[in-house]
Amino acid sequence: MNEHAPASPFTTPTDTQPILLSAIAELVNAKHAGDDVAVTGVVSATTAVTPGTLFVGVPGARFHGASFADKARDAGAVALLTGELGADIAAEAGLPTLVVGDPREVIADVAKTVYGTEPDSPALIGVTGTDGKTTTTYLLHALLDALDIPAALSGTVERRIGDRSIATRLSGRLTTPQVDYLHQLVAAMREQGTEVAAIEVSAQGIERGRIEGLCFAIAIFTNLTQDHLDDYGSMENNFAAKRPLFTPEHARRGVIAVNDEWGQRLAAEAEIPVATVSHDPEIDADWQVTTRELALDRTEVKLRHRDGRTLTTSVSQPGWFIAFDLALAIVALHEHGVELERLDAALQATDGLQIELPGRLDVVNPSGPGPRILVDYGHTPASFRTVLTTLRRFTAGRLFMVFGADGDRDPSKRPDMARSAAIADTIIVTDYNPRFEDPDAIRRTLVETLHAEFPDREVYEIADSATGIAKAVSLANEGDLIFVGGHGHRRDVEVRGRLIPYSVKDAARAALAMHGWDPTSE
Ligand SMILES: CC(=O)N[C@H]1[C@@H](OP(=O)(O)OP(=O)(O)OC[C@H]2O[C@@H](n3ccc(=O)[nH]c3=O)[C@H](O)[C@@H]2O)O[C@H](CO)[C@@H](O)[C@@H]1O[C@H](C)C(=O)N[C@@H](C)C(=O)N[C@H](CCC(=O)O)C(=O)O
Ligand SMILES: Nc1ncnc2c1ncn2[C@@H]1O[C@H](COP(=O)(O)OP(=O)(O)OP(=O)(O)O)[C@@H](O)[C@H]1O
Repeated sequence: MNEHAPASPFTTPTDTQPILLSAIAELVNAKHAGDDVAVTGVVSATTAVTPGTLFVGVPGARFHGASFADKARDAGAVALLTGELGADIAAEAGLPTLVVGDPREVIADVAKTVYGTEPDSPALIGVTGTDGKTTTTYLLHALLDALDIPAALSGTVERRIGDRSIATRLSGRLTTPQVDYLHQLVAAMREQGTEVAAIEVSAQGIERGRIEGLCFAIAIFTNLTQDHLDDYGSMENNFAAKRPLFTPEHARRGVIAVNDEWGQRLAAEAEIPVATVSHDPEIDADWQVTTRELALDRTEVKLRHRDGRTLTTSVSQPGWFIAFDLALAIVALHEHGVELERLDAALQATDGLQIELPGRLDVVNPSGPGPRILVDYGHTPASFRTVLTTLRRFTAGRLFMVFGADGDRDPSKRPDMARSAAIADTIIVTDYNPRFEDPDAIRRTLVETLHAEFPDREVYEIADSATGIAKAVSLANEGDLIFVGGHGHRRDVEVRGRLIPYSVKDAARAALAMHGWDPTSE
């Protein structure tokens, strides 16, 4: 599977000052062999190479990056930075080379120097947490738009600067990109006039050095629930991976949701000033948030500061949690210096925040006819629970859940995913992204949990997701809701190392059409 993509010009700054290899050698204490060329960029993936870049060859789990030095050279790289082994591997490429002990350790410093990334240019708002990173970055971006502040965004779905965008699946695939790419992106944002950028910061990204050299103006924490236990071993380790974002090295101020014990701990342990936000009146916080789920396209949110100031608005999406994420976004911009009155005026001008979240509680057929189908990228037990509980309130009819579980990812969360799915009346278990696992075995865990613990639920096992959706549509009536958990915005599924095109929204539209409900959306 090729995870890399052609360099995208708008994410590459054009105004970087050329810097000599000898200056970089001095900066990182490297051995220098070959010509003293000038470089204008630094990247660790061949597909991001543009003419004039310094290619960094790092050893990875699958490849040694240095083995692609010739490819990088052909794409315009003018020099190589690597370790001793990398230099041997890349000898034939004939590039001027800097050799250091561990190239991963110096890459952030080099990127920062070459791209000239500085705090507040643009101001970065980083969002971390198990659920809600993507949602909160989109809410921030929409708020910035409403305020007429030039904005950018980077996360699981896309990298966006102004009105130009590249899908994340075409730009390294990572929610939080490699550190060289992130510095490059931030420099491109600066060059294109971005004032504030909303950046998803995954715990894996923090742990693997992808935010090194960057200091966020504001760091937001949404929540911590079970996910990636295969990676971390324990919630404690997952928490520990997120905590460094809330230190002076990486952020100046924090905005922390204290709804769960992890947020409360983080607020107590953070080494930067923080504003706390709570959805639970029993929990002490700087900002109390109350939400009212009015309709599938309107949720109200009221913020009250402990000093008595308030702001009331709404968002054009279902779910208290999205309204709560909006509260986090509002508090973050306020902490960044935007007056509450200005935020209030902008939100009033648009009658609340009007937003479309790609693949997040995305209604396929908002005006019908037929059962409404909603797709959502959430794939944790907690996100299933929150979303289904909300959807239950919006149907007098039956609630259907179509879902599967990831292969090669945290098998321990599967029984809990099934338990959350059991909030629905009818559950259809399908395949999701089996990767290298046996999909039958994944489904079996889900179905067995449902049969054992929820014997009165109607449960179907249908391997193919599109067929599972069609089954739900065949059983559903006008007034029922069908929730498809997992795929969201994704355009493919991963099976045995291959990416197979699949759009869950297209599958839902086809299923509706097949059963005589003509979808009217998009
Ligand atoms: C554990 C981890 O983070 N691994 C990432 C890491 O892999 P790696 O260091 O082993 O690299 P490798 O694939 O062996 O390649 C070695 C080097 O050769 C380079 N290369 C490779 C092939 C080529 O054709 N050209 C080329 O230049 C690569 O860019 C790399 O520099 O660098 C790769 C290139 O950037 C990533 O694709 C890979 O992400 C893996 C696949 C991944 O899934 N990571 C997950 C754990 C992750 O980080 N997820 C979080 C999100 C979680 C969430 O929000 O739920 C994220 O931020 O995305
Ligand atoms: N504050 C919140 N609390 C609980 N659930 C939330 C919250 N915000 C969003 N969600 C729900 O969690 C799921 C995932 O949301 P989102 O994609 O924004 O999270 P994420 O952190 O970006 O996840 P990922 O890293 O997997 O992309 C969705 O179902 C979303 O509606």
